Amino acid sequence: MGIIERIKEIEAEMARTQKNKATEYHLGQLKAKIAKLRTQLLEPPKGSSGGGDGFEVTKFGHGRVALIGFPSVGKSTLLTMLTGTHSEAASYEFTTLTCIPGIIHYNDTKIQLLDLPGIIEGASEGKGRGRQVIAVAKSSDLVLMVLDASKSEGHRQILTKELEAVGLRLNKRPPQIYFKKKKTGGISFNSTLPLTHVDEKLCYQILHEYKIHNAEVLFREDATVDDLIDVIEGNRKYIKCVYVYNKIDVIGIDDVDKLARQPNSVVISCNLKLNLDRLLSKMWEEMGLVRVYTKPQGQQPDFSDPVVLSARWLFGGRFLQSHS
Ligand SMILES: Nc1nc2c(ncn2[C@@H]2O[C@H](COP(=O)(O)OP(=O)(O)OP(=O)(O)O)[C@@H](O)[C@H]2O)c(=O)[nH]1
Ligand SMILES: [K+]
Ligand SMILES: [Mg+2]
Repeated sequence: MGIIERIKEIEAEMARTQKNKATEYHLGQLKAKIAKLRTQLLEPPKGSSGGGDGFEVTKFGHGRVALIGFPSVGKSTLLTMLTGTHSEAASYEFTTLTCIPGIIHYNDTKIQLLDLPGIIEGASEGKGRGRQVIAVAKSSDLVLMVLDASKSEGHRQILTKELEAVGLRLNKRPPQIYFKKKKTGGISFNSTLPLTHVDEKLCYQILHEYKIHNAEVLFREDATVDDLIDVIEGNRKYIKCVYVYNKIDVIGIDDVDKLARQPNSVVISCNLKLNLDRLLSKMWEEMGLVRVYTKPQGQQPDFSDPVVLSARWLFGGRFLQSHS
């Protein structure tokens, strides 16, 4: 049986299993099994060198943003509007077949914007170009999830699930769980607060599934089993995501208003050039870029040529420490 079939089988078993106190250990174990299989799925096939058919595009500028979405939601139209690089747009699905980079000039910085083929449900399992597209998303500093405002709200959930299946975590911070494998000493399990989702037994069972028998685990928040698995897997990528609802020209004002109120969302119309400024400023804000103007001693600062830094890094301490 292939990996995908095994995942499907376990998912079916999970769906059949009632959720209660008695089944929670078994369900936790099944979740860990799926996580392990999904990690296997991401490894390059045996005998291949690992690269080759991906969308290798050299990083450029101060940050990288990937356009992720179903076919024909307007990703290429948006790239053309924001960057001036032309990317073929048309009314049929899968117009774009590869990765097309463009550059956004904003606030004296250069941001690399990547147009990508549309992805569909099952992308994480290799449907279409899903896996290559997702690999590019993983290499980005920000994901713009482009959605068709006139289509089902369910699309956002489906895409999020596809991205989660390959270890992307959107708009989340890493779980506050300290985890360290050891050579000896068994498992030490502690928490700094009462836990409502995971107890010692469940934690042991998950670690057992990973054949980990010596480790230190310290919960610093009331985390879930999924969080624990994420920490053990250690390969998760935490990325910011802005939800971009395009084509608001074809829906009513009440619906536009509803979408605009969703968290982390921007509503736009490429056709009417509506709200693209707002999208750019939101993008900039979420990327956390900061301009620093250097000032040679005794001279005026050069406002035309800033050094651009990520605020996360800047305020992470190093800059402040070394300059205070
Ligand atoms: N009404 C409306 N149509 C739009 C808008 N933006 C793009 N479109 C149309 O939507 C269709 C698909 O646009 P594309 O830019 O090719 O979409 P895509 O997401 O790149 O599609 P794939 O590359 O096939 O995944 C085209 O016919 C566009 O003209 C918009 O704001 N409003
Ligand atoms: K299209
Ligand atoms: Mg396209």
